[in-house]
Amino acid sequence: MADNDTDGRGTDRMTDAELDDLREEIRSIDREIVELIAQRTYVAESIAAVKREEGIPTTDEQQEAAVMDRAGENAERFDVDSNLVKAVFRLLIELNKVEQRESR
Ligand SMILES: C=C(O[C@@H]1C=C(C(=O)O)C=C[C@H]1O)C(=O)O
Repeated sequence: MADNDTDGRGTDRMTDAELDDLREEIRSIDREIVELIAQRTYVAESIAAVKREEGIPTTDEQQEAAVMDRAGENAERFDVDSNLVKAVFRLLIELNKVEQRESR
């Protein structure tokens, strides 16, 4: 990083340490996100197993709509862009459907 410590009070080093801490926080959150995605996938696999036993189709559009509605509501609750959060959930649903189809 460029040395922009012009006031001589060690601001640059302090900023580096703060960035390191914040990036460590992001690293930990990223790991938790992937762990939660894996957990979601495992639960969906259990749902897929029940569907297989019962001869129910993989895709449940009503359930998907409920998941998307909840994603939008939760995004608003936490003040993040609801369209972008919904796009993430669309991908999570697709991930499960691909896995469910593969295990048939
Ligand atoms: C997990 C399910 O199967 C599919 C995947 C869904 C999801 O990932 O949220 C939702 C509906 C289904 O199309 C389910 O029926 O709940």
